Amino acid sequence: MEWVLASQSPRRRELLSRLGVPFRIQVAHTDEVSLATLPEEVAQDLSRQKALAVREQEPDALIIAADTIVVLDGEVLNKPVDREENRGFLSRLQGREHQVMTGVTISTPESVFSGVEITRVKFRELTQQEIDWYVRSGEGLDKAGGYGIQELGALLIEGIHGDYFNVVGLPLVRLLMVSRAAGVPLLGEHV
Ligand SMILES: Cc1cn([C@H]2C[C@H](O)[C@@H](COP(=O)(O)OP(=O)(O)OP(=O)(O)O)O2)c(=O)[nH]c1=O
Repeated sequence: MEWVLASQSPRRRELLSRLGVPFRIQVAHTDEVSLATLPEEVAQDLSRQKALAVREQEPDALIIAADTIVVLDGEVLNKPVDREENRGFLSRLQGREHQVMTGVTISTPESVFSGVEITRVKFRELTQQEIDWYVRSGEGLDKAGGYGIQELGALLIEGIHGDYFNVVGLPLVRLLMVSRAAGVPLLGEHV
């Protein structure tokens, strides 16, 4: 059984590869705009949109899509548009706890299933110099909330509660659960 990963994210590609699941990549454009109100619904909705966009091209494929958002006090922080916004995000995140939510969707020829995973991430208190150093690295610009836990961003974080892989962009256990619910278990096991 071959899967289609509807993502251009190198992190997602790498995490899925680690499971030994055979897949290819196909991406279709979406606006990444959701009308949902709750952040956890937004994350699921956006992952669903990504999956459905690829489903239009390949209705018979088994498709995996995901969307990661950072939520601070109920407000969604997307990818920063520039370094200034990245600096602003980090100033707000420092010394505090926020939530990282990744919605995952699996589309099969019969139906579409979604789920969401939430991880709490606590930033340590950062000096202005530390924030400037991180922003200068440019690492946070293509990432939700403006940081990446898996690279230099590791140095900004005090601790996490929940699934680490969720923060990186693909909650592996949640994905397994959704694949089972969809009747196409990721590990090929019989359910
Ligand atoms: C918080 C955080 C986010 N991220 C990344 C995961 C996602 O790739 C990105 C959020 O943007 P997404 O819109 O979820 O994904 P994407 O645009 O990178 O890829 P695609 O839509 O093609 O699947 O932020 C990290 O890599 N590390 C982190 O610590």
